[in-house]
Amino acid sequence: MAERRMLIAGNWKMNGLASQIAEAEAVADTWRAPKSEVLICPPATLVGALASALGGSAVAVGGQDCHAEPSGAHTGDISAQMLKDSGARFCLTGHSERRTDHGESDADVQAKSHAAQAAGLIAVICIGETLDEREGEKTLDVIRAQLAGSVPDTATAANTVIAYEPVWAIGTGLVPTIAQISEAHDFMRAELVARFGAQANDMRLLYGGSVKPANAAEIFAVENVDGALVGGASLKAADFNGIIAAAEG
Ligand SMILES: O=C(CO)COP(=O)(O)O
Repeated sequence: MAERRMLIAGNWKMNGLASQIAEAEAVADTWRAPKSEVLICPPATLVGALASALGGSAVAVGGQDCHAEPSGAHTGDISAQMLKDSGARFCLTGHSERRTDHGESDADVQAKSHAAQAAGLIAVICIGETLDEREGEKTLDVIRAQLAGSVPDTATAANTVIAYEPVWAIGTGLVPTIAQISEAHDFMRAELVARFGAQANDMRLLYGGSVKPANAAEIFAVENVDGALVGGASLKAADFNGIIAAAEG
């Protein structure tokens, strides 16, 4: 079986002023040499400061979004190269809040993911169905289409992570059953292996949506779950540490 290093990623979303850096430092102080990889994606305003504060620690820093172009006349946007230059190693792409708030299509997400890879970042490509799609039994169709449309041909196990985040589970306290998570992750693995071959067995598949210290261990026990993308519970070191502890076993 493939050996995939667990990745526990925090997405701070549009939260965090400079004072929030102390929470990330408290995470880094707790985990000096974890088995898992630990990542925090702060708002763009904190990427540089966080990368400096966490330099030499086991906690990596990532962006939450990037533009598809490396530079140019795009006021207010940030390129993958800029994130890399600020000390980021990862970049989220296609988060459902970007798809909803900014109308990002699968094609947009694919272009951004490619830009992240080209800049030397690991793209964490987010997909997931809405409640309507889940109730309409369209979940696997949505996953198939989003993987096909959002993941660039350049994806490898080294430059790409997939995050499955059912939209209805984000920030709601609702979590799919273990059977539902397992079905989605097994399906993603099969789709990726069909497209990319055996190397896709090494690609990490994260679950995201209301992950907490109390439910993390049973989610991490699912065979094709290789970590978590955590929103609310990543803002407090005590909560995020509890989730990392569940992965460390
Ligand atoms: O959207 C998420 C992470 O990207 C999940 O958010 P919550 O953990 O707050 O549900």
